[in-house]
Amino acid sequence: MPRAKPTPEMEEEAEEVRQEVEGTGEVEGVPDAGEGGGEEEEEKEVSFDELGLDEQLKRALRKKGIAKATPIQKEAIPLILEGKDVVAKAKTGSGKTFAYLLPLLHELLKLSSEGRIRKPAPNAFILVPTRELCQQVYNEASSLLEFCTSKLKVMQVTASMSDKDITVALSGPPNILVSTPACVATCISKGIMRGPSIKESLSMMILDEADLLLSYRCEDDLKALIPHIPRSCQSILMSATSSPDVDKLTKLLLHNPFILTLTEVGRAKDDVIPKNVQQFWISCDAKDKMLHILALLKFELIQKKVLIFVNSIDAAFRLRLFLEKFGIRSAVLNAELPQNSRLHIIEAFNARLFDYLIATDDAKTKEEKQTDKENKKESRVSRKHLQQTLDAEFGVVRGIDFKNVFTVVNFDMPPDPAGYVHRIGRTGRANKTGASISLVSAEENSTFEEIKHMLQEVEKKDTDCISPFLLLTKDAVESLRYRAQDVARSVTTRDIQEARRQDIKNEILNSEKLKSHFEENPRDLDLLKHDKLLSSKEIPAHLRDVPDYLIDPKTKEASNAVKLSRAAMGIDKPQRRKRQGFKGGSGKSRDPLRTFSAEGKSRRRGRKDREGEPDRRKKSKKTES
Ligand SMILES: Nc1ncnc2c1ncn2[C@@H]1O[C@H](COP(=O)(O)OP(=O)(O)OP(=O)(O)O)[C@@H](O)[C@H]1O
Repeated sequence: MPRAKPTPEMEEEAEEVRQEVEGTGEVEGVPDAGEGGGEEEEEKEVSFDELGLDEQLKRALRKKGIAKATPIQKEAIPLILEGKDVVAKAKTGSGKTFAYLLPLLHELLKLSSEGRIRKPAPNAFILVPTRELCQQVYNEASSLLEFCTSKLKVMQVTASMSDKDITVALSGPPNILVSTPACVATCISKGIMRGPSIKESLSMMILDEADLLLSYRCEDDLKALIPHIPRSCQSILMSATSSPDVDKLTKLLLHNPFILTLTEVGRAKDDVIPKNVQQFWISCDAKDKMLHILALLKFELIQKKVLIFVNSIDAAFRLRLFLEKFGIRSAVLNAELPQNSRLHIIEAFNARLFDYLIATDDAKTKEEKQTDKENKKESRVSRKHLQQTLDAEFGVVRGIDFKNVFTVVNFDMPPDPAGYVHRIGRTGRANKTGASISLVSAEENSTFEEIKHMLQEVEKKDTDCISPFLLLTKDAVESLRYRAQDVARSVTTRDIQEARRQDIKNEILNSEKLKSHFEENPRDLDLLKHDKLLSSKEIPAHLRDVPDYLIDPKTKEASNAVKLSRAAMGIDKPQRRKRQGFKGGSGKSRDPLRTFSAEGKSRRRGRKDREGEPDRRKKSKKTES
């Protein structure tokens, strides 16, 4: 695809995005990349022992196998321990959560040991834009506190909880509250938390994914909070991308903060996209995207696990149904699912119970729904339906710490460069290797050019940061064209709507049973199989398997190379059968989820028979030859 010359508007926008992503801030006491040694100077590794953290926290980190601080932790932790307000902007997956959790817990452990903890309300707020992040931050804080003798208590509270549950959760009250600005503002307006008590107890407030907080329309909620925040409260603001919103929040909540930006964190120049992530793109017609992703997955040309981003829930289910007809199972993460189903899908994916997760960014869905809502203002049913279907706190891209995602695929291009940064940030986390592949149609070329331009500007490179993906040959794509076109046509809008309904029904059913089950068996976390087949039809052999004669030598060679690199990285096969969290026995008798598979008896019998029979592929090859 010829590279379009950047227009003046693009130049201007790229400059804006560069400013956003790199930020421009004064930093006292932190040498910027320009001073002293050049950028090529190696980043000096710092262990947590050198950061003056409480011994119990260091022990917790050792147990997690974490010894060295990341650049953002090395710079931010001492500043926060000094009591400074800090705005930290560092790339995705760089350890921002621990960068604020560790000094926060250190301070509270110190206050607790000196008997100086004031109790009428939480001592710290950690405010995040989405429920998924609430759960993630809550888990990280709890895992650190497990190793601390002190009785510090952390709780999470989200809008999905009843007033009664929230009141119970806040009784005590917890030392640390993880929540969303909307939920905290509601607790105050309902009197569940009292302003004067907050003013007396709050010593630290953290805003994580700060730039997103305002785009979730949290500004009013944050403004409602400000009168109750004592001047003595230390405020920390974290984000991977910046935006005018972050500057607005900084002025709104912080007093004379330290600004740590990407390039000023340590000496080594920090990248917007981690260096260990290789970025590729494939130019293809919008109507051939299914064909291309089928070829990538069927010929195993990309490393599993794969996180596939699409821009709408319908597109997610269309892709899931399409892939399923070729025997490729996947799950869909979307805003319509109950919260604990979404969390279980993330946990199941992280536990490698399935390899392909199709995720929808909420932005477009939110806008679509918002437009629907505005258009159907008068109809109460639609508003109620919209409220039920779209969880306003849902976010799948930002900050979710997906484990071991090796490839992120932009099936649809993200709406803007910041969205691209956050999507790619789901791979290559904690310095692991990763890759991204973007399927770019002609209609998406301008967005793609903006993204490439932004990356070049920020990385200060004159070569493209995103390379053409050469492993997928035209022959390989054409070898699947007719099958793919037939199957794509067979996936009707009705199928998609039916699949969405069935998926929600299954998940709600599972969610209710799950909730009661896990309340009794908190440890017994059997992760839902979210990649259940949606269609009950048998997968015909000619779709499930690609006959050898169809695969050209170059594709075979490329596929073997990917398999070899997988073996070299020591990635074992996904544990499809291994149940997490079950102790002893077959686990079958104790597995409450086995009782309500959505596939019903006939399907189970069918699958059982299938499991018993010899491998059909061998049989089909024999008949073919
Ligand atoms: N010092 C460290 N050494 C190794 N791994 C770390 C370290 N600190 C954090 N991690 C791990 O790195 C992963 C990413 O951390 P985290 O989610 O805090 O990144 P982040 O910067 O918040 O990413 P995002 O911008 O997507 O929110 C987590 O799995 C975390 O456990």
